[in-house]
Amino acid sequence: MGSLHRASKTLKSLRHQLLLQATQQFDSSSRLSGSSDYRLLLARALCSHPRQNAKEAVDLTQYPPERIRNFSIIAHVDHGKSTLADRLLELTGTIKRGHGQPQYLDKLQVERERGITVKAQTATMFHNLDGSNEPQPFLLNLIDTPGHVDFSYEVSRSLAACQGALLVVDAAQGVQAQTVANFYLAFESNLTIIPVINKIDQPTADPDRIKDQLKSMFDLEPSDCLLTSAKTGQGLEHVLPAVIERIPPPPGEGSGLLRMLLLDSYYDEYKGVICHVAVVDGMLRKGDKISAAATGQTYDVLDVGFMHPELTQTGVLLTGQVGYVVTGMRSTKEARIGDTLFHAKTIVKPLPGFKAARHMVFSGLFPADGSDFEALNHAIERLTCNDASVSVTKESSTALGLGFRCGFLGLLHMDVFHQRLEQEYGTHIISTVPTVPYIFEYSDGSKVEVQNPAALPSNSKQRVTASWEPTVLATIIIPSEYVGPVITLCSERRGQQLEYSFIDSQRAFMKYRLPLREIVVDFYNELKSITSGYASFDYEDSEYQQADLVKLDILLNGQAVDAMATIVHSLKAQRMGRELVDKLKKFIDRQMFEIIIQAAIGSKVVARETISAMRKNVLAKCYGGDITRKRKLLEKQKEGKKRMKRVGSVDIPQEAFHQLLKVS
Ligand SMILES: Nc1nc2c(ncn2[C@@H]2O[C@H](COP(=O)(O)OP(=O)(O)OP(=O)(O)O)[C@@H](O)[C@H]2O)c(=O)[nH]1
Repeated sequence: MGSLHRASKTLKSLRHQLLLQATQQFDSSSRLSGSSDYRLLLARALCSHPRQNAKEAVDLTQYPPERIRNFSIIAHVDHGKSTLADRLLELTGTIKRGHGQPQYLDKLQVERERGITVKAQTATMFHNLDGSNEPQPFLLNLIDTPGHVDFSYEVSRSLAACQGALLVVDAAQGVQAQTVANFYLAFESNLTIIPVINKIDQPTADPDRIKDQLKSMFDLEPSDCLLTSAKTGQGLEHVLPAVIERIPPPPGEGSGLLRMLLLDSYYDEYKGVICHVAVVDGMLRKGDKISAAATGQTYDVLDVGFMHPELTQTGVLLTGQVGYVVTGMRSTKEARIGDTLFHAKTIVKPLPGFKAARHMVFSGLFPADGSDFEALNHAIERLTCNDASVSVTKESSTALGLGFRCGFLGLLHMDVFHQRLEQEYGTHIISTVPTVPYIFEYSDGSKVEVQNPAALPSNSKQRVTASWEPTVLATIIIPSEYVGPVITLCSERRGQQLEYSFIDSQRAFMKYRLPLREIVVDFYNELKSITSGYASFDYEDSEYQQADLVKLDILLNGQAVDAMATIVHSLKAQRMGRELVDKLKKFIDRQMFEIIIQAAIGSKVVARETISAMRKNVLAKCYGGDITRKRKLLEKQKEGKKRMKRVGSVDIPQEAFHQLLKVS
């Protein structure tokens, strides 16, 4: 008895010492000045988390649904979701990182460079309520989601695995357009919403005003709002208790037949296809045989586990748990997002799944050097394994050779895809002007969706009987003094005002129907510039509307360049033709003959420029005998030629194609 008592005393003093050390370590590694409760919790996490006590396997069978909470963090872009997620992971000892480190859950290089979240990430943590003497902590699955409108598909997918959401709102900026969009996504999914007013450390923070906004716009009670600073740590100690107390445990039948929702998938060099799943009913074990409802394929479960936050094997996943499964799937194309996975040879009702992602913009991707087609093919195949929301079909262009027509969720998505192709696979690409999917009706009554302007015959006016363009429902929130310029911008972009009200005395809320074509290029930048950066903007896809659309061709010395064709509203054709021709004149070098650049609708030329001829001899200044110098210059010229695309006899530099992307 005595020795037991001594051992327990030694343990206690060791624990106390660790706690002290951890507090000191934490104080010196960070300059957080948050509340002492938060610091104590953090220090405790540093020395008492299961991960510190050797990396013993976690027994998930100890976590029935009532000890599980699945929640998401949703917010307008930059309101602090990823920072808050990181702080919660630190607080629970799931990760050990100091202040100022790159955000843990933003893993992609583009995410870190651009400071945005592109992919939703899941992390599991363990936490017990303070003062609770329960033997097991709660298992909390946190899903960090992207804030940008292009990735709202990721948000709705993540919400399907959750019963609650932290709605994070910046204490100075207040409710913004994506706050509204994300609130409704969560509300329509019947989630418990916990409002979190973040960044209260800012000098301009005004939490009371934000509480009023949340009450008037979403009927969220001021007393339910948590006040936090993910930067200083203030108020963070209240977040997880609120998650545990307010969010209900996942429903589902523990003893029922297995049903899992396939949330996401990606390709891993070593493990192959890794599927993220939420177990809705039943239990999954390593070695089980499972089938996929959509494809009817059956697989062996080779590995099962959860994200803690790295993949951690558990051999089992139970009802309500979120984790990963490795099967023999060879390609992520077999893993249909939203599909139901179940035990082979059982009969279950498939889960509702998700609405398919809609591609908002299409563009052609071509290798900058035609001989790199195979390399680009390989890179696109690999990248789409990890980003199934891009659609890809092969395309051939007279100007650019063999390439691909890709569909994206928006312009940022397209940009990120390009950047990842270059950064992760070292490819150099030429991308054609983005277009939206139009619908054309021909005189024989047939209707086709046109994703590539080149596919529309140039004399289409004779054959096309009607055309439709996609529209969006846009939400715009701005300080009241900018209402006038924003209304002007929206009407220039052929917008139709649907709603106009005030959130409070300082901010106006507007809803517009806008043609998608009018917002894909440069709308957001212009909106930001006329509102000194204060506007926030979000949109959701809406129906098609009839529009008078024409194909605008670009001709070089009389020859149409298929990769430069665009479809535009007839009212804008002339202006756009002029802009394109001017841009090209700037970026095409003078060559040994005259170049005539024209923009034309059918046979009618709407803009024209000429680049006069010039004889260019790179060796002209190189008289004399230095052969190595001559060779160097010729090599350099050859390199330059590689970066050119020849259309007929005209060489077009890559830059000219890039510049055309910026014409609206
Ligand atoms: N002052 C202050 N800054 C904060 C706080 N929380 C986050 N930030 C900063 O706000 C910026 C945006 O934070 P993120 O966590 O990346 O925001 P996000 O909502 O995840 O952004 P997206 O992933 O792009 O949607 C970063 O510079 C953070 O350091 C806070 O509580 N106070």
